[in-house]
Amino acid sequence: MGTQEFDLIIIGSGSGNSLIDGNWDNKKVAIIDGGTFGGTCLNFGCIPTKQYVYPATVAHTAEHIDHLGVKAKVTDVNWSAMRDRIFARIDAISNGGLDYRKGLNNVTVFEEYAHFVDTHTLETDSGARLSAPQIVLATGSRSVLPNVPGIDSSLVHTSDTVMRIDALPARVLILGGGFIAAEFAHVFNGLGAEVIQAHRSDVLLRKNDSEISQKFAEQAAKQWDLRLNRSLKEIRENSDGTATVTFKHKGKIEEIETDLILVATGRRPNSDTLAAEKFFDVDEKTALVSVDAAQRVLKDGEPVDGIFALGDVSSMYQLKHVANAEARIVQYNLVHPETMRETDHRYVPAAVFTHPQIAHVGLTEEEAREKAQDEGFELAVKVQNIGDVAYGWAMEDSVGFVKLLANKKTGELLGAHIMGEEASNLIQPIIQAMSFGLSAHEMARGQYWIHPALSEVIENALLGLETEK
Ligand SMILES: Cc1cc2nc3c(=O)[nH]c(=O)nc-3n(C[C@H](O)[C@H](O)[C@H](O)COP(=O)(O)OP(=O)(O)OC[C@H]3O[C@@H](n4cnc5c(N)ncnc54)[C@H](O)[C@@H]3O)c2cc1C
Ligand SMILES: NC(=O)c1ccc[n+]([C@@H]2O[C@H](COP(=O)([O-])OP(=O)(O)OC[C@H]3O[C@@H](n4cnc5c(N)ncnc54)[C@H](O)[C@@H]3O)[C@@H](O)[C@H]2O)c1
Repeated sequence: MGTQEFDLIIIGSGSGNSLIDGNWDNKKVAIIDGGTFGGTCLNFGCIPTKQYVYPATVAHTAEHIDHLGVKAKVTDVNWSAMRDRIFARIDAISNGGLDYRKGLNNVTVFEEYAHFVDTHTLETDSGARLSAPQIVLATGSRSVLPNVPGIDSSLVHTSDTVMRIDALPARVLILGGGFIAAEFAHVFNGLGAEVIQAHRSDVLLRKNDSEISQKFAEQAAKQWDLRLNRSLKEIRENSDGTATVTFKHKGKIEEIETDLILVATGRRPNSDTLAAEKFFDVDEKTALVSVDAAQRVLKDGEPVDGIFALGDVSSMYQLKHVANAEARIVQYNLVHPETMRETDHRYVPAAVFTHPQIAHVGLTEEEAREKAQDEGFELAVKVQNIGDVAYGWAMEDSVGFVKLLANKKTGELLGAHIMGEEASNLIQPIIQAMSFGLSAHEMARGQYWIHPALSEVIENALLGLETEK
C-alpha cells in the first residue's frame, strides 16, 4: 500500500479536533484517534466528572445545613440513572462529532493508533501510511498505574472506567493526593459511599499554595477517612468480591478492605504512543514533547518545519483550557507561517472541583516571596475569610478564604488562592485583572461590586492588600 498524502494530519481528537476550520475546506485533512472520539475532557475527564460533582455537592450541602436550621437527609442515590443520563448526553456528542467529521469531503478519519516513521510520515496500527507537510501532535495523556502485585485486578479503576460502573460501591479506596483524587473523594463521599483516601506523602494538592494544601487536608479529613504517608504494597482480591489492599505505614503493615479501588496517581503524556522520542525532542523525565512558544515541535532545540503539538502531550499544565488556548494558536500558525503567534502561559488558572472548592492563579506565597526577594520589592499578602463578608454570614461559613499576593508598591497582582464556595467562579475577576494589568486598587475601586454577593470577598481582599496602587 502506498503512502496517502494529506495537507494536514492531526493525531488526537480532543482539542486537536477543533483545529479544522474553514481554512481547510478545499484541502485534505486526516484526523487519527485510536481511542474515543472527542478525547479525555469530553469522554473521561472534565465533563463527566463535573456532572457527578454537581449532584454530590448538592447532596453534601443538603446534609450539612443543620447549623442554618434545616435538617435534611439524602435517602436515595440512583447511580445507574445518573450514569445513564450523563453518558447518554456525552456519548451522543462523541458519536455525533465522529459522524460529522466522517461526513466531510475534505476530512478522512482514522479510528486507530498511529506512530511516526519519519518526521512527516505516520503509520497506523493497520499499516496505513500517511504523510503531510503539516502535522499536529495532540495525543493527550493517560493514567499511570503503580507497579504493585494485583494492580490488574478488575476492582482497580482509573478515572477512565470508574464513572461507568453499574452501582455506587459501599466502600471506595482512592489512591493519590492530586486533583483527580480530591474530586472523586468528594463525588463518592457526597453520594454516600464510605471513602478512604490513601496518599503516599503528607501533602495533598502539592502544586497549590501550602496554606491551601494544609487547610484542604484538614477539611478532607473531616469528611472522609484520610490516610497520609501510606506506601502501597499489594492488592489482593478476596473470594467474596472485595479486595484487601496492603500499605506500609511507619514501618508497619496496614490492610484496608474495600469494594473498589480508584487509582489517581498521575497522568503521563502520550508521546510514546507516537514514538515521538525517535524524531523529536522529548523530555526524559516528564515525557513531554518539547515545543517553543508558537507550539512548534523541536528537534535538537530547533523547530521542525510544519510540526506542532498542543495539550497534555506537550503541556505541563494538563488542563483543558490550556489545551484549547494552545489549539487556537496552532490553528492560526498552521495558516500564517509568516506571522506566527505565541501562547500566553503567563496566568494559567486551575480549579479543583472538590469540597470545599479550590482555585488558584499565579504564584504561590512561597514563589511570590522568592520573587520579591530576587527582584527587591515588598510583598503584600492579604487573607480574607469568606465568613467575614455578608454572604459568608448567610452561609455561616467558617472554612473558606481568599489569599491575594501583590507587589506592595505597584499593586501588581501576583497570585490568588481560594478555598470555599464557588472558588472556581470567584477567581475569574482576578485572572482578568492579572491578564489585563489592573492593579489591586484600580480593580477594587474602579468598578461596582454587587452587594451583598459573595464576590465582595474579593473586593475586601483587594482593599486589605495595603498596596500603594
Ligand atoms: C478525570 C479528569 C478530570 C479532568 N478535569 C478537568 C477539569 O475540570 N478542567 C480542566 O481544565 N482539565 C481537566 N482535566 C484535564 C483535561 O481533560 C486534559 O487536559 C485535556 O483533555 C487534554 O486535551 P488534549 O487534547 O491534549 O488530549 P485528549 O483530549 O486526551 O486527546 C488525545 C486523544 O489522542 C488519542 N491518542 C493518543 N495517542 C494516540 C496515537 N498514537 N494515535 C492516535 N490517537 C492517539 C487518544 O485516544 C485521545 O482521544 C481532567 C482530566 C481527567 C482525567
Ligand atoms: N479540575 C481540574 O482542572 C482537573 C481535574 C482532574 C484532573 N485534572 C488534571 O489531570 C491531571 C492528572 O490528575 P491526577 O490527580 O492523576 O494527578 P496529580 O499529578 O494531580 O496527582 C497525582 C498524585 O498521585 C501521587 N502519586 C504518584 N505516584 C504515586 C504512587 N506510585 N503511589 C501513590 N501515590 C502516587 C502524587 O504524589 C500526586 O499527589 C492533573 O495534573 C490535572 O491537571 C484537572
